[in-house]
Amino acid sequence: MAVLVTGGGGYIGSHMVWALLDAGEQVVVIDRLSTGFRWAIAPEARFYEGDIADAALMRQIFADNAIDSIIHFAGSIVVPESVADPLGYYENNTVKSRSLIASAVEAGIPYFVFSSTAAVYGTPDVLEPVTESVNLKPESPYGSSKLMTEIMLRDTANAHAFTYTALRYFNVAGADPKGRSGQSSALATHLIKVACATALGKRASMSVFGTDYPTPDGTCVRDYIHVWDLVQAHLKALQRMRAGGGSLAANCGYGHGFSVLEVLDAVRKVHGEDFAVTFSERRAGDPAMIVANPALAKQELGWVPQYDDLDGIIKSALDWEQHLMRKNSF
Ligand SMILES: NC(=O)c1ccc[n+]([C@@H]2O[C@H](COP(=O)([O-])OP(=O)(O)OC[C@H]3O[C@@H](n4cnc5c(N)ncnc54)[C@H](O)[C@@H]3O)[C@@H](O)[C@H]2O)c1
Ligand SMILES: O=c1ccn([C@@H]2O[C@H](COP(=O)(O)OP(=O)(O)O[C@H]3O[C@H](CO)[C@@H](O)[C@H](O)[C@H]3O)[C@@H](O)[C@H]2O)c(=O)[nH]1
Repeated sequence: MAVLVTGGGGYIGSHMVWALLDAGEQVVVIDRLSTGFRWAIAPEARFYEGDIADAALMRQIFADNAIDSIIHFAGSIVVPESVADPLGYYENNTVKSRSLIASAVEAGIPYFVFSSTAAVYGTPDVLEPVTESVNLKPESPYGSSKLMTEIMLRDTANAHAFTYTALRYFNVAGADPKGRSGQSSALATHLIKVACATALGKRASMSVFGTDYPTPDGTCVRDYIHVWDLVQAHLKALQRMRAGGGSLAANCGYGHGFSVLEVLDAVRKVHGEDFAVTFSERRAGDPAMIVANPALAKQELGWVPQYDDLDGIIKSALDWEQHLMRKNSF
């Protein structure tokens, strides 16, 4: 059977495609290439360029390929952009996910893995790492758009022969340990990507968004997870569902928080040189602090992270950024 990866030309999806191929799976990709790249998709995967909401194209993909699982990465991902354009985010993340889920149900696809996010939690009421059972109260349209998709999946699984795993990713960073992919979008706004680009001189400077948060040093705290550990959790989720495991929502993070200033210090240390940073106002939609409790993913999926090391994550992100510079890309 083949696995359909939506958004397989994007940052995380392109790693997923490599991990699936490494595991001996047949892989089909659909991507409209809005933020992803054709070159980022492993040549062994069968590629369809198009939109996940194109029901006719989805029917064709299911007719052409013996697909038993969908891993759904396609979507819009920038928290402050979602604050400025909420309806665009509800359209691409919620409405189009609904269309994809309907296509999956129509074709009788039994297994579905969904890219959910720590943003479904907002700022938790408790300081300790969040478990999946805490209140879900997203602080951005992005987080709400993803939570609505989780709800659609839950209700669909109650009504149909359909099992899903929603993985709530914390902050994904780093690159494939074999150097085959990495975060490649020039427009990426993620802290580690932006800091590496600044350290390497691709950007003149960068800003720290907000220094007055109720955190130890006043900057936001996040749980940074290596992309390769993350895609391994998806493989485990597929194995579990194929073996009869039920639907699940599980955190994917390591359980340690780092502030923006701590991340920047780590980038300076790993890179070996200082770089210019300015301080500016808070960015819209940012929760102060969010850290995962990953116990459920470890227990239910048998997930064993291998790359839980901030310096190592930054080193792999820097190496990929240098690779892009050598390619004369961004
Ligand atoms: N990067 C993170 O830290 C992070 C954290 C939590 C959750 N996520 C989720 O993981 C998923 C992947 O994120 P990413 O960082 O790889 O983003 P990305 O922008 O690199 O990848 C998204 C891919 O989806 C494609 N796409 C978008 N809308 C589409 C549509 N309607 N039809 C077909 N293709 C479409 C884009 O062209 C791109 O290739 C997203 O759903 C995101 O919300 C990411
Ligand atoms: O140039 C920058 C970029 C980011 N930040 C800060 O760094 C932190 C992390 O920001 P970023 O890397 O943009 O990630 P998040 O906004 O936390 O969101 C990411 O992580 C979420 C899960 O936690 C995902 O759902 C989102 O898709 C993904 O973009 C935030 O406090 C930002 O304000 C800066 O100070 N300067």
